[in-house]
Amino acid sequence: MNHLQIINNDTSRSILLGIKQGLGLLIIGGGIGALTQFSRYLWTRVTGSFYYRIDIDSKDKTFEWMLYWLAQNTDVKKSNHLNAETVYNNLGKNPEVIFVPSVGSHSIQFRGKTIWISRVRDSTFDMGSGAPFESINMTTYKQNAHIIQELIQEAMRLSLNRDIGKTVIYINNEGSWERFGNPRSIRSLDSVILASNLKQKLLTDIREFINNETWYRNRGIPYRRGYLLHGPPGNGKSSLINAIAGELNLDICIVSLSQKDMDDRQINQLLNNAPPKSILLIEDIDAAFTGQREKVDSSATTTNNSARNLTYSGLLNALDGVASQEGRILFMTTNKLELLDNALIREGRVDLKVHIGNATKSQASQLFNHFYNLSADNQLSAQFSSSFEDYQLSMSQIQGFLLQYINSPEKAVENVHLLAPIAIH
Ligand SMILES: Nc1ncnc2c1ncn2[C@@H]1O[C@H](COP(=O)(O)OP(=O)(O)OP(=O)(O)O)[C@@H](O)[C@H]1O
Repeated sequence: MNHLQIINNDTSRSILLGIKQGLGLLIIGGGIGALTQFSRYLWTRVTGSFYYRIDIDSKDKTFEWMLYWLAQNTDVKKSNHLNAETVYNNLGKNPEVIFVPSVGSHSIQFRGKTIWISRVRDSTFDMGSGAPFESINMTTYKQNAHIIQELIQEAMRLSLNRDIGKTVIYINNEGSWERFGNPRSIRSLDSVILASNLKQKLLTDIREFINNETWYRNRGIPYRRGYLLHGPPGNGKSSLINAIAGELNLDICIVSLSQKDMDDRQINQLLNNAPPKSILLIEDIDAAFTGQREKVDSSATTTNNSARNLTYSGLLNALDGVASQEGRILFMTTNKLELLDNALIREGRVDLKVHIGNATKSQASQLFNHFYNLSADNQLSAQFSSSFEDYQLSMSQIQGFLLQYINSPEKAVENVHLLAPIAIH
């Protein structure tokens, strides 16, 4: 028994000792934790009274403006850790690499003051684009707080200015609109040479649409306008849309129906969430749905859409379903009007159909003068255009021919017999 007791006393003593030690550790640990918390709090208070910080989230437009500004900054250019990002000009051509601060800390001078910039990448992802969320944190001394705000204003101005007098192109990124490369220089309307008064007719129609929102609303008519440009390839359909966008200061959102991952959800999102002041453009609408639709049921899918998730009825719904965007200007182009289903181009979806045919002699002559910067009454252009018939050649064919004699209109006239007529449309 004694022995047992002795044993019990020893055990309880060691338990007590253990508890004491545990408690001691707990107290010490808790103390350290509290101390750390307190010192952090103190540090925040102290730094808070010295420093001023602004956080910019990648979900906000300011993030894009700041990155663009930083790419031009000389301090950033000198940094030894940068991120290379590719931007494309003119629809995939002339790629350009810009260098922006990488994830991590950087410092720059702005108006003689230091700003510490830290680019932070989040562990969460944007479900749409798959890109991780990010933020830019900008810190400076408290007395220079205004400098960060001025910097953001300057970044905004720089970004917006690069778009002035330019056409911004947007493309699909999994159902959302994304800027495509640098904005394009505006194509002048004068450089697009069409028969009769087609340009004026179209421009007047769009201007009237833009200016008559109340008229549509008062009559309960959906405030949308659709245009179909059709005709043989290479006669200026795309060029005309670019020039109209430039003339009316609109951007262009290009929808490609044959894009691999295009489906009913994406087309609906895209057509109904275009950025303000933009034209929606669906090029080669015939390429997405081949054959006569009347003979195919409404659940037919695109032939060259591997996922086969874009249906014809999905497209029609997106064009004018209940959720359709108000104020939408839609352009569709095709080389094969005869392949299009009546439902697709009925009034309400397409309000104006414009045929843009092969070159007339008058157009060829105007293109010649425009190309060589000659006056309208010169003899060479008359000679040039008298060598072929109306509608025998496409405008791009003539332009391609003239490009071979870029410095010599005389040589172009001399060799005009080499221009082979194409099938008449
Ligand atoms: N009417 C025109 N006036 C001036 N240039 C033209 C005209 N038509 C075509 N071109 C020139 O030809 C090229 C092709 O023109 P564009 O892409 O606008 O034709 P398109 O009708 O849209 O062709 P596609 O049906 O194949 O898409 C461009 O470089 C453009 O400058």
